Amino acid sequence: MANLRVQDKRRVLLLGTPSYALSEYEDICKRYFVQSISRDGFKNHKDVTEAIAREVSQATAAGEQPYVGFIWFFDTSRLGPFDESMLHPLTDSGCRFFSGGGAGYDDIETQWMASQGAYYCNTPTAVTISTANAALMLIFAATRAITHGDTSTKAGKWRGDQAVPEEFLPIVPDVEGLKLGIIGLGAIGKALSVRAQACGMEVMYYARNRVPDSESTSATYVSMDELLVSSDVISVNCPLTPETRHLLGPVEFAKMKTGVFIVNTARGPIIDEEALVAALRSGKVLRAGLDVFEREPIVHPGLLDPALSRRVTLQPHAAARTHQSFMKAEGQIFKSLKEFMRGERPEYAVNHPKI
Ligand SMILES: O=CC(=O)O
Repeated sequence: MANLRVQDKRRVLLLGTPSYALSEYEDICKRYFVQSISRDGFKNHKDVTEAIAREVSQATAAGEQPYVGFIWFFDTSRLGPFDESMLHPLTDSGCRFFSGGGAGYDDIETQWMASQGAYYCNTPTAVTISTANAALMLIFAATRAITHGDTSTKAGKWRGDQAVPEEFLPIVPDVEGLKLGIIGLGAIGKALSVRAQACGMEVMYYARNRVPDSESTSATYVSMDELLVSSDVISVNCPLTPETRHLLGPVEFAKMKTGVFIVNTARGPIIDEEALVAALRSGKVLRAGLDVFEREPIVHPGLLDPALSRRVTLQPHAAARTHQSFMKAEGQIFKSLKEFMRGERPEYAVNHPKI
């Protein structure tokens, strides 16, 4: 590596610093001038937007070279959307590389970035195992009424009073032999399919594009209608796109078996939350395990209503928050940055900038 003077090094702006891929980070810091904005106390989009505007205007006033890359690592759903209103000071001054941790990029304006000549790189395989494991965990949580038992035990009520049906701990189904319908058989859906089959579940899937049988992990391809009608458990594992927004709404819930279990580790808006709450109230859906919500971090009040809350297990969009996923994601971000700096199209670029 040539021994560049600090002022000649290309500049990269980070939101926070990495915690896991530290040797890769050290290498990045040797190659480029790396500036980090502390994200301590940042709550939302406005905090990030203001910090970027401040940083870019200070750098410009000091006559420094513009930042060519911006990396934010994690918390896309909390701090995003990562959009034009937040990022334009960077693209206006020459930034052409963006990357954040995570597989989904529905709340990132990748097309706008491309129109500015900038790449967006996700971390496509970093969260596969953690998210599939979280989906499996929520399948167990929903089928085995984990929240119900946990609530009763902590309240000193043990299994509850048999005379109060909504409080009495139900006898639950074992997953062995249950039919699992997976919506979306990408990497996460496939990893879930393998795990669920190991637990004795019969797995079917629906996906917009049928997966070749050699790659379908022995999951049976069915139509969406057949999946809705036949599944005992439905797990959402597809990306959020205009086509998948409210993919499960009142019409779809009506087609499901009475007593179905619903799990979502993909994106909240794929399920019409109002319709899910109504289906829980009517008993159509017996229990649900949700890691994602329609208006994060706001949770639909119906899910918190004591009449329903024992029947739902809720997680704060935490499926990918494992040491291993963070390590892999940081490594993939730095790999993309280096490819971009070499003038290559990064392997994990999801858009096609005009260059
Ligand atoms: O939500 C997490 C991801 O998109 O990877």
